[in-house]
Amino acid sequence: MSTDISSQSQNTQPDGRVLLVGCGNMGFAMLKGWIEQGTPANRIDVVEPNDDLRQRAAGTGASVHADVADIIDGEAPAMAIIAVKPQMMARVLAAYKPFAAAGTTFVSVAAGTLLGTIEGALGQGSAVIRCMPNTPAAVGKGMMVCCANEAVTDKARAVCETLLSSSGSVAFVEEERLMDAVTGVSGSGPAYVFHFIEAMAEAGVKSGLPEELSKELAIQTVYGAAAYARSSDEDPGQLRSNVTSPNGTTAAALDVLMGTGRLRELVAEAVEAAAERSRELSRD
Ligand SMILES: NC(=O)c1ccc[n+]([C@@H]2O[C@H](COP(=O)([O-])OP(=O)(O)OC[C@H]3O[C@@H](n4cnc5c(N)ncnc54)[C@H](OP(=O)(O)O)[C@@H]3O)[C@@H](O)[C@H]2O)c1
Ligand code: PRO
Repeated sequence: MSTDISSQSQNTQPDGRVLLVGCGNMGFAMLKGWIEQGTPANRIDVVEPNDDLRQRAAGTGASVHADVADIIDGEAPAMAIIAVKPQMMARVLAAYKPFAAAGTTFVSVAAGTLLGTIEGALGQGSAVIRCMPNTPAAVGKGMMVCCANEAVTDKARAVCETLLSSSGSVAFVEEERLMDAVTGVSGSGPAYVFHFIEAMAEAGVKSGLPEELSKELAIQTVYGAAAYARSSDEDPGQLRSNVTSPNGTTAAALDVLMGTGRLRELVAEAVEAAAERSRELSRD
């Protein structure tokens, strides 16, 4: 399988402007990541109809617009990132066809919307990259997995990688069908981890800890464990084993979490449910 993972910025900047269409939860997380990691705000345009969200985007220094009509007659951007709901994609893409014809590379983050569907809406031969990001992009710690169609040039792919790498790690997959499982693991994944943090914090309160302290312990433990797993040469199973003294406290807890049909099966079921929903969206 051709899967290329990189967390390094290449020295490849867009030749023109960058356009972000939709600046809600995911769009804003990416925008924040780009700007905080050094992409000049004066090279970014944002189209977002919601007044409050548009003002929030304006706070980053990017140029903001309420409607495509404000920009469509201007210079075509080098790259347009589309971050609207999957159900909005057909209508939104139709409005950006002139940019596709002028050579803009489109990057869609919509779950389940296929490369072929996007290319069909923009015009055959349009350059399209599907990307599944996640919201830790807001702090430069996202996981951005991409899949490009044949019209995407090597240069555009490199530019996309440079831009996205300011939001976190970037991987490219060649087989589009993998995007469903990617969505189940890293796209939706932050929600599972946030839920785990909630559950840990609530459990701490039940065991007698003050609420604020319990929340801090849960967050710092997940943060520290992830940072340690990221930097360690040992795999997560070994790191778990290193915490687990024979007949100790961790073993008592893991007997609960790892007993028959517990966390591992539950997580597999959750990831598959997300992947299946992604497949369903691609058939809508
Ligand atoms: N949230 C995540 O963690 C995540 C992760 C990976 C991928 N995604 C994908 O990212 C996309 C956006 O998700 P989200 O959670 O960010 O949704 P969201 O918070 O609802 O953001 C979408 C934004 O797009 C705006 N919009 C609607 N029509 C538009 C138009 N014609 N031009 C420009 N903007 C328009 C919406 O405004 P209104 O609300 O006024 O309609 C909204 O503010 C989805 O396709 C999703 O699958 C999300
Ligand atoms: N958020 C989007 C959803 O829930 C896509 C991945 C994360 O559909």
